Amino acid sequence: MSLSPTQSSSSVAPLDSASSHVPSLTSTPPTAFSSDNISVASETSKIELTPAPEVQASINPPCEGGNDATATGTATATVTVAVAAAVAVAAAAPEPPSSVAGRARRSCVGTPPTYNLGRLSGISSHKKRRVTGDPPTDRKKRNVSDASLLPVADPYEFIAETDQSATEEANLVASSTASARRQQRSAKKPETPVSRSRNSSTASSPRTTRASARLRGDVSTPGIVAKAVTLGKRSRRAFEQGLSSLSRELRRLQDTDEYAHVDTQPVIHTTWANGKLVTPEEAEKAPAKKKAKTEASCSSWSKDSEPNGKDVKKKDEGSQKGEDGLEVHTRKGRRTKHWLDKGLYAGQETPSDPSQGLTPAEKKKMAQMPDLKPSGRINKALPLPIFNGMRLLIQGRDFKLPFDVGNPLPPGQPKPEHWTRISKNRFVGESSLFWKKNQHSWATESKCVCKPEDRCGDDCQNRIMLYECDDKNCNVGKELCTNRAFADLQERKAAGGKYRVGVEVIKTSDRGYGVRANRCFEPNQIIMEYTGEIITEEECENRMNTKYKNNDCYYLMSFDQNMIIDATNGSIARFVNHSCKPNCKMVKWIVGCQPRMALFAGDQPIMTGDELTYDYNFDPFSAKNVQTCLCGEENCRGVLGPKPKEKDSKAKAAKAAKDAGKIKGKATGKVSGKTNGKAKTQPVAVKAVKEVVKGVVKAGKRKLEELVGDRNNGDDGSASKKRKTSTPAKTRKKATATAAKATATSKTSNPTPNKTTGTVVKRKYSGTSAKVSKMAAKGAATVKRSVSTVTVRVNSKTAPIGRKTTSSKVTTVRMSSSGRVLKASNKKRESVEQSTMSSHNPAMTIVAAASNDDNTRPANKAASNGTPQRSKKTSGTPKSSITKSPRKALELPRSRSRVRMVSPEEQPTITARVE
Ligand SMILES: C[S@@+](CC[C@H](N)C(=O)[O-])C[C@H]1O[C@@H](n2cnc3c(N)ncnc32)[C@H](O)[C@@H]1O
Repeated sequence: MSLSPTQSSSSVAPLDSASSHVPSLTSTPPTAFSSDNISVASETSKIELTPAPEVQASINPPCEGGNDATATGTATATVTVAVAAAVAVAAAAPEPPSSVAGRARRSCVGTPPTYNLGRLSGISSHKKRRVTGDPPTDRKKRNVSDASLLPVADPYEFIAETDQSATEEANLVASSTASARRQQRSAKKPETPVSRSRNSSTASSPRTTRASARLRGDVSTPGIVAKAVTLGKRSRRAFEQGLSSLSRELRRLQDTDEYAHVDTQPVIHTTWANGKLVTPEEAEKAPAKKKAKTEASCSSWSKDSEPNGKDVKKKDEGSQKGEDGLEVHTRKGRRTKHWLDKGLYAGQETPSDPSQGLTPAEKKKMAQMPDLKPSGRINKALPLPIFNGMRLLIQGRDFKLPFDVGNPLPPGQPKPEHWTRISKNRFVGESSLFWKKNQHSWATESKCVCKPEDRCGDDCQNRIMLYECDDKNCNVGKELCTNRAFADLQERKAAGGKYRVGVEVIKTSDRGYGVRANRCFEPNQIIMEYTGEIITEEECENRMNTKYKNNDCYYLMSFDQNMIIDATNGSIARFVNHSCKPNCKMVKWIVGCQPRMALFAGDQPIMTGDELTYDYNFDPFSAKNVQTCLCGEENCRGVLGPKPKEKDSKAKAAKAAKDAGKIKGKATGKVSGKTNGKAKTQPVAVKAVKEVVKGVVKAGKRKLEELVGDRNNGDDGSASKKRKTSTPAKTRKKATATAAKATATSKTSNPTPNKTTGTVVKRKYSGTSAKVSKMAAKGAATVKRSVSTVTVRVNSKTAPIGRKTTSSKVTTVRMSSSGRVLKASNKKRESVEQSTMSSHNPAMTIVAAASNDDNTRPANKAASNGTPQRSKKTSGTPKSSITKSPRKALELPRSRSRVRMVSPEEQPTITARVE
């Protein structure tokens, strides 16, 4: 019977599925198999494949079936292995001659031959060798080159093996074969014409018995088996070390030279440069001309890079020390550019003549650039890229450094939740109506009189008044005008790119989110706008009592017209944290007749990576709202609010106020001038609240008198003391001087000229301020505003000393606390510079939190019990204790009072809270 590959694959289909059980040519045949289906299937195949009818003949009774149960255990395994071996050999062997004994299927006649299946599969020898104590390693070796796997000249020779010693074994096999055969019959495999003819030829051909090739030692081997044998010989050691443990890939490599450690080619160590393979021979073959050019350029650079202009061409061979102490490595006349080794610009000196190599036009242009004029200073900063930098500068083009100096945060940063960005102020609710109705002073045009050469610098009228220049109010033009911060910001944002925008939100370790710069900012440069929803005070209170009741952080900032910017959904500026030594400031400007708030760099430049902060000037009206400051600065006040020292003074003030309150009828109680709300931070017994309130009111009245010009602040030591509360020394000094010169009356329409400077700083108060002033003047403690903050700021910029004055139109508006215009007047004044300190002054209030402190607010009790919240309030006089957790502090219930973070501006801030 011949076995073509087709036939093999079809008839041995089940065997294929059990390929893992089929020993490979190089692996050890299994010694034990369970009689699972796969094995049974293997038997079935074997029956088909086995061309010896004698096998079946020996089965007793072969056709009628026998005891199926006998086809188990070792016998089954033996059959399986034998079949596998037969398949392997058959597959590798050439077509057998037609004379090979074969017979038709189901033919059960004839003398049963005996097969030493154990031998055929190599198992019998295992058994024997094991018995004799052969080491297992030998077994592996034998198995690889086992004769049972060796191809034979006639693959069917082995079936004629008549080894009597295997008779019993064969009988067992036969019984199992019978069982398998029955299975095969049930499978009813259709007989192909080829197999039919083979079967018939087999049946008719005489049976031959030939000695096994294994026994004969005939190993003349073609085909795959020969290859395997060759491999085995060559890599015997590897096989012995454990072939089965090798990965398939390694096994595939076994016939390669590399695997066998056979070097057929010399190994050449290669060098790659600029993406090309460089061999030593090629390097030597470099054209002489190019070499000379390279050397020339090197030497010219060497000359440039030598501070004294020394030519380092002489230092050509060997390793020498440069003047900077750096090792200068030389190789065959080449000077290694050691800045390549030591960093991008290491070793590079500023060229002695920067214009060298420039075209005449470029030189001319360069001469016009003041920044490029030789300063004589040694540039120790990072120089521009070699060659290119100068040209790019002249062309006015940006250049890109080859590395990322911006150092933006890597992706995957924690993102703030519950925040929608709003890049433009949005009116919500009634705020829009109020806004339109209550046109304030900023609606009045301001006009600067700068000349182009002034470029709207520090003396620009608009700048001083915190009005942004535009085409309507400035003649200088946008090319030269430097007072167009918001327009610049707009352009920057429109151009896009995170480096232009320059800020990114970070997660701080202890203060929630924050903002850091990912670019540098010049001093006073605009950074970003503070935008959000503009809401009325009523809406704000409503939100705080409902939506934001359980919030840890508030993003509410007093804006204008007694309105509030709620940046809960707003710009990134809402994430900027407080610092007692801030690098930024929040300033309100009038842009196109509308107030807008923005974060500006402070007086120092801001570097990439710096966290942006401004001074909240947080003024907690209740101890429960006092938050511990974690800014970590040396001068940290410890709380987001006034310094504890100041609080002490406030305590004194409160005490004095108390005393003053006790002395009835005495209007000049010894109340410190620092009445800007700090008295409220002192604990006051409930019983004494009334007196304290009176004292505070009187103090407030006194303060207001000072402010409106009834007293000369400049002469009064207490005035500067007041400003000390929130103003750095430098600004304070200026402001004090300015304030001394600035005399205003409660009716701000009557500015008093200052003889020293010829300038009157005109202060206007917001509606609340005006009302407070009025009330306080009456000595009333019945101001209906729940919280009234009188904020008067004197900006050094707004009141420059000795500055030339121009005629200007002054609009004075007095407004009620609800925003109604009480009185408005327009006056033109000559030779008096007016600085409007009304609603568009940079003062601001961030409504940060609120709490209901019944102890300190007896008047609020009714309100907390459900009465309207715009009822009277006593001044908050909270406990001086500091709540340890700022966030917990904010979690406390609140209803009436508010914590206000007052303007971060470094300007005198006087905040009085009047009931
Ligand atoms: C306007 S938010 C600033 C952004 C806030 N960090 C966040 O995560 O959204 C103000 C709140 O930030 C926290 N905060 C800001 N600066 C702080 C500081 N220096 N120390 C402690 N907490 C600070 C306080 O909880 C404050 O109420």
